[in-house]
Amino acid sequence: MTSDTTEMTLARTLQPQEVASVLARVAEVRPRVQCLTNTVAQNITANMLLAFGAIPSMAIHVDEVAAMAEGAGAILINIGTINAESELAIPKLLEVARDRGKPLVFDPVFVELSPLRRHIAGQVLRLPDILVRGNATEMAALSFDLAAAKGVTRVTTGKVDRIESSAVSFAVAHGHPLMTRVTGIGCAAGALIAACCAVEANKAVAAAAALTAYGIAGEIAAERCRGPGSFEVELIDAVAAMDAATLAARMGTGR
Ligand SMILES: Nc1ncnc2c1ncn2[C@@H]1O[C@H](COP(=O)(O)OP(=O)(O)O)[C@@H](O)[C@H]1O
Ligand SMILES: Cc1ncsc1CCOP(=O)(O)O
Ligand SMILES: [Mg+2]
Repeated sequence: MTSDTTEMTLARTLQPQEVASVLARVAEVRPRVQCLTNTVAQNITANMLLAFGAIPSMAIHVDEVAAMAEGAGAILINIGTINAESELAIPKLLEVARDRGKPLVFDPVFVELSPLRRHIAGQVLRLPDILVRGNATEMAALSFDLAAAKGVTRVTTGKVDRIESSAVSFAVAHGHPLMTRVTGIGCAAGALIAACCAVEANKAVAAAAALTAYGIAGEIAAERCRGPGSFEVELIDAVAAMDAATLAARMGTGR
């Protein structure tokens, strides 16, 4: 038996009502997610948060990110288009996350490609109890840092999303290959996870709920679209329309 098979055997899948419960709390609380994200994904990230029932704030100025993060329900740091100013803003966000106990989601975009990104990822991973969401290449590049990080929740997205904390692991087998054909869809996933972390203390449960809803929305969008362009629009619509009945119907049958 390979280690991958072992992981799959042990990983749990959330029940539809568990996902619906997290989504209902997002709808009720309408958490604001302070997103320091990349210039490519800002728009889709903000729209996906709105569709999800959360509130985006996309502040990036080094002298105001801390103030913007203070009242937020969760913080997202995404290094996709890191520049000299956003590099300085990151420690300010880490400080707020630490001092106020705010959930922090880190997306190490393209960390495998540059020493600067590796360095920043190392700094972020020094903060305990963060959630890291990346694709398989990014998570593999960070495997040593992740192994050393305290209390980290690891979320590796792909055909099957794998969510691992020290206590629990989940697998989410929803989604559609078209989700890889539109830029920013992974980045927006991190924001939805952050919104769920604002209302669900168990970060692994929060991530599994967000990715289950997102993956099912992707399946619905793929049925309705004509290609990648209309897929993006349909995905936002399907996220906005997600409800308990859709979750129950789609999670019952699987893929
Ligand atoms: N082959 C696939 N089939 C179904 N869903 C996928 C596939 N690849 C990625 N996804 C979904 O697309 C979203 C973004 O994941 P991913 O493509 O890994 O991120 P990134 O865009 O950062 O590389 C996730 O919700 C994931 O479940
Ligand atoms: C193309 C690109 N280049 C720098 S950030 C970015 C967006 C990456 O978005 P995603 O990882 O969600 O596809
Ligand atoms: Mg990405």
